[in-house]
Amino acid sequence: MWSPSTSEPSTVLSLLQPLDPVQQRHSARIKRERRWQRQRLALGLACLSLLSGALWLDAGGMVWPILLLPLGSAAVFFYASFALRRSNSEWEWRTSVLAIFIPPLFTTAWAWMMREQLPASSLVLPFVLQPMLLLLAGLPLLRYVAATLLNLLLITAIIASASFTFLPAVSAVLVVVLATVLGINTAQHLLQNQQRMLVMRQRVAENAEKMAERNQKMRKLAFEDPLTGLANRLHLINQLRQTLKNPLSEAANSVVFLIDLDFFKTVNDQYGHAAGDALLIEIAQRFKALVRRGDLVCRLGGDEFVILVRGLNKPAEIITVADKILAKLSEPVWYQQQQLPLGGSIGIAPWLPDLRSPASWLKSADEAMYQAKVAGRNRYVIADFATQARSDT
Ligand SMILES: Nc1nc2c(ncn2[C@@H]2O[C@H](COP(=O)(O)OP(=O)(O)OP(=O)(O)O)[C@@H](O)[C@H]2O)c(=O)[nH]1
Repeated sequence: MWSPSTSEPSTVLSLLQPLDPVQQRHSARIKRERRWQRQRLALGLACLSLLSGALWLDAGGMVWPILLLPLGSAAVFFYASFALRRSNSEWEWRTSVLAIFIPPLFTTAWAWMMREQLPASSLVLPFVLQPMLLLLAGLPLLRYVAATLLNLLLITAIIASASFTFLPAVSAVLVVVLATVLGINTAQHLLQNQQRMLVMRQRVAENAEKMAERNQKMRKLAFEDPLTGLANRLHLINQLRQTLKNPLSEAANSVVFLIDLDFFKTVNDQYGHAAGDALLIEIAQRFKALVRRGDLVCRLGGDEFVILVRGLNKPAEIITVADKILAKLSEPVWYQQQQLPLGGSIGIAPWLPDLRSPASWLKSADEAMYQAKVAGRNRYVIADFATQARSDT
């Protein structure tokens, strides 16, 4: 009959927000990591281009020495940047060892092939740029220094024994083997990362679904009476507040009917609490069947109900609704083959221009209901306009 509107008090809404600081921190960290990875990739590619360009100028037309160094460096860079992302210490150790030993091998092969026309600038390039790539890929500083020193030693050795022909052949074979291993490893990593991403996306979707369900449940708890399923006091106050804010024409034809069951305590005392509950549920069903779309049936608590009816322009219409409510209360209620006593007193409070708050509106309905009790119960009393205005001050 009712649904939680967008007009809940902000305090309640803030309770219902899916706030999960751990999740927020996690996604911020992932974003930061991705940004950093993109930057490293861009810098790495820039260094590679620089290296390739410089080698092209230096190599004097020889194609495969030109390709060997940048391609090898690229393989190391990509491999190291993927593998070092893993926190697994075994992986980090393996990656670091490969990252330290492979660049010197590339450099060695390259330096030997270029030994005839090796200018000083060519030595500086692999010496500086290649380890720099590793640093960008995430290699710790100490290992970067180790890689650099190894490079330096090997280049010096190559220059010193430029006539030693066995070294480039061994280097070339090793480079091919290692590049293959690296390629396979990188592909494995890419695949694993992709699978991890898929699993993570699935988990995020599941969490979002659970969160929506939890929100829905919390909304129900916050705005629904658990016994009857009717709107509760909080929701009614919300609606009354909205009504008071509405344009004059909409607010002016809204009327509060406050119904308090007569001698309900005796139902509990004579037939038991379960019988009392059954009667409350039955009354809730009857009231729900009575109202139109846009009206609101609510259980204030205990044996008190409120029906907020819209579109009642004339006193005669108010009386018609009150009679209908009394008629519903006069229908017999059966519980385990026993008829339960039932009746109710109704206080009616139509909207007034002086009304300032939901509380004062309910108060005048409550006063009128009390008058109906005093006058003999099972009847209605319409709040006296003067009293109603006074109660609002
Ligand atoms: N079964 C049941 N009883 C409830 C529930 N909530 C409140 N009550 C009982 O409802 C009764 C309300 O009694 P009152 O409204 O004070 O008194 P009454 O007997 O209706 O008398 P009048 O209102 O003066 O006609 C109390 O005995 C409460 O214990 C509920 O959820 N289930």
